[in-house]
Amino acid sequence: MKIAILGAMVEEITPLLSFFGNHHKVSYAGNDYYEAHYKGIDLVIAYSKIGKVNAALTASALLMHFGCEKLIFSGVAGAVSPELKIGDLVIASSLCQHDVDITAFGHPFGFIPESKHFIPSDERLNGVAKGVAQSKGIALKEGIIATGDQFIADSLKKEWIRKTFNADALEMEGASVAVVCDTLGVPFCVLRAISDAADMEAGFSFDEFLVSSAKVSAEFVIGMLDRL
Ligand SMILES: CCCCCCN(CO)Cc1c[nH]c2c(N)ncnc12
Repeated sequence: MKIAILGAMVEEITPLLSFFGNHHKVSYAGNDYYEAHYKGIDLVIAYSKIGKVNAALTASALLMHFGCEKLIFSGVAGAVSPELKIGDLVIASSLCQHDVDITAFGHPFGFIPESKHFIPSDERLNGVAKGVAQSKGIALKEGIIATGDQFIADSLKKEWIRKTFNADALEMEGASVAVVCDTLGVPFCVLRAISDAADMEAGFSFDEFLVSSAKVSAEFVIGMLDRL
């Protein structure tokens, strides 16, 4: 089994690279891909750089060039649901693009013709995650994650995203990875730990909690590998 673990920022994969100490770096198409092995699983770990375009390129390379058969995204996100606090884990039930707008033609926000409005994650992978959460006694919220090429630091924008997409969390890569994996028929899941509340304090909060929240997500992903 060959599994991809993808982050957007180096901080999101650093905890993984130190856990899987013995890795081999392959540079390809503008990214560095770290190959490792864990309990009979071949792993390819990478970070895409921020945003949907970068994430689409790296996710495509992981599947089409490296032949990964599953993809797990690990990283941090802004909270939209008021239940979610810093460090809380959220796994996507489905993902959408909150910055897609062709409403001029009667389409709903986030909808592109011949595509899915909300892309569903793999139920089996999400089930594995729920099993890990249960056995570790960790709260894991399953909900809609909204993706867009903007760092949201404004309660009004955040509220619009919550109202428009019924989103529980937001970030800048998940839905893009979802489109690539769904299109290529590769099971995926998107796991994020909260780093901020996507409000006017979001920038400061993100800077303060990126490393610790990225570690929460990465450690949880490692726990998932033990149950795959
Ligand atoms: C140089 C700073 C780059 C921030 C990248 C943030 N990531 C994008 O995936 C996750 C994220 C955490 N909080 C967010 C927020 N409030 N809005 C958008 N994205 C996020």
